[in-house]
Amino acid sequence: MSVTRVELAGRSYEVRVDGGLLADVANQCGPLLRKKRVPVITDANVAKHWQEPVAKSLEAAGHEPRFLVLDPGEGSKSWAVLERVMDWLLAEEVERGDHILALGGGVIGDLTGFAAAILKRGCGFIQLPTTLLAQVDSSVGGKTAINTSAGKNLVGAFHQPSLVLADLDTLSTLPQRELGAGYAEVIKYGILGDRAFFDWCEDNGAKVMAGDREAQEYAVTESVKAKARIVAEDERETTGTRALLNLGHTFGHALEAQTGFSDRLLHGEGVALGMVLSARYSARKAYISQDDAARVTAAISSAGLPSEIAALGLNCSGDALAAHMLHDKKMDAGTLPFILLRDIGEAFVDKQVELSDVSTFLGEQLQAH
Ligand SMILES: NC(=O)c1ccc[n+]([C@@H]2O[C@H](COP(=O)([O-])OP(=O)(O)OC[C@H]3O[C@@H](n4cnc5c(N)ncnc54)[C@H](O)[C@@H]3O)[C@@H](O)[C@H]2O)c1
Ligand SMILES: O=C(O)C(=O)C[C@@H](O)[C@H](O)[C@H](O)COP(=O)(O)O
Ligand SMILES: [Zn+2]
Repeated sequence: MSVTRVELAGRSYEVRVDGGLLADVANQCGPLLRKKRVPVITDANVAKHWQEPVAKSLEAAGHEPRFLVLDPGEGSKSWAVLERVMDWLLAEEVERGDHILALGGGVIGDLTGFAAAILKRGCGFIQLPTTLLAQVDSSVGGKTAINTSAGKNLVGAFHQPSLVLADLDTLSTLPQRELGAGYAEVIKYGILGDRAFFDWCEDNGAKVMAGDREAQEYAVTESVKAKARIVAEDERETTGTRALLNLGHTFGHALEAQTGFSDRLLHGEGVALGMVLSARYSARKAYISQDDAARVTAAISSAGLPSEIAALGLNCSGDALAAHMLHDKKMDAGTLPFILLRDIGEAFVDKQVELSDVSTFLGEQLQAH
């Protein structure tokens, strides 16, 4: 088992990565589960495979697990589903000192985390991430949110979990396309801040995608370490360090909005395309070479991820995509900082980017190839 601590004054917590953690969940959570009743929020796909081991472990320890099973997909990060979750938690008489278990991918984690942040002004929660994306990224760091008609993650809170249990066994039931979406956030850590890890991804990405346990464990552990380091340094994205984790997301969130937050483009796929666009835009500004931009593109497309927005068939203009970006949470007094590359393994926040130039660039990319 690897154990990484997210060091935050008074609110530090562990991220444990191993097999068999869900079947041992009661023991892993220990005194964090202080009552007989344990609320668990999950989705129907996850429940099919992973409700039983969680229920068995909790029941064996004398608990009474209560499951709320939601519809799978990004659509559940909504006001309507949040209302349903809040009403259910209140009916279950969850108290401030209790912990809600979030069993699922980033959608369940973001939604449950936000519900925990606002229930009775804040109760505890534990992340049980079951997708590669959730294990390497969304379960760690305390960003919680829902989407609104204006855009992605626009209503939310910073609210840290008390514990994260990343059970590698869950990756065995994950559809290949979802594994790819998670891999985008893995390679992100290499591109934004760790050239050696990017090189490792180039050599081992195929193994991660093929289900090789050792490669997956390494990818998850290294990603968690990288994220824990950044979050400990800049929990609330105020100094610029945490903003680097947003590499590819300004473009990616605009693409997700344009495709209606649907299965047409998964979050990780949007991030993959966004990282290609960030690399190409960095090359356009002569921060990196065209060869380096091509290398980033190749590393992403060789994992089976989309790398050309022209292939999405969006039928929209660069201006339309750029318009979504005005809602980006990094927006500061009319300026939108972009996460660009100085090198592979060295991202930085560029506050000098003209949105009109990005719009022209996107127009070209929509036509290219
Ligand atoms: N809070 C953060 O820091 C952060 C970071 C990255 C992404 N996110 C958010 O995470 C969300 C994406 O998360 P995701 O990619 O995990 O998507 P997801 O939660 O929708 O899960 C992907 C799909 O896989 C299914 N699934 C989950 N685990 C499974 C398993 N073990 N076996 C079989 N099927 C399984 C789900 O039902 C769903 O259909 C986005 O909303 C994104 O904005 C948040
Ligand atoms: O943890 C972070 O910080 C990130 O930016 C991680 C991202 O992968 C994640 O998608 C996050 O939810 C995006 O944050 P947002 O502030 O742009 O909504
Ligand atoms: Zn992301």
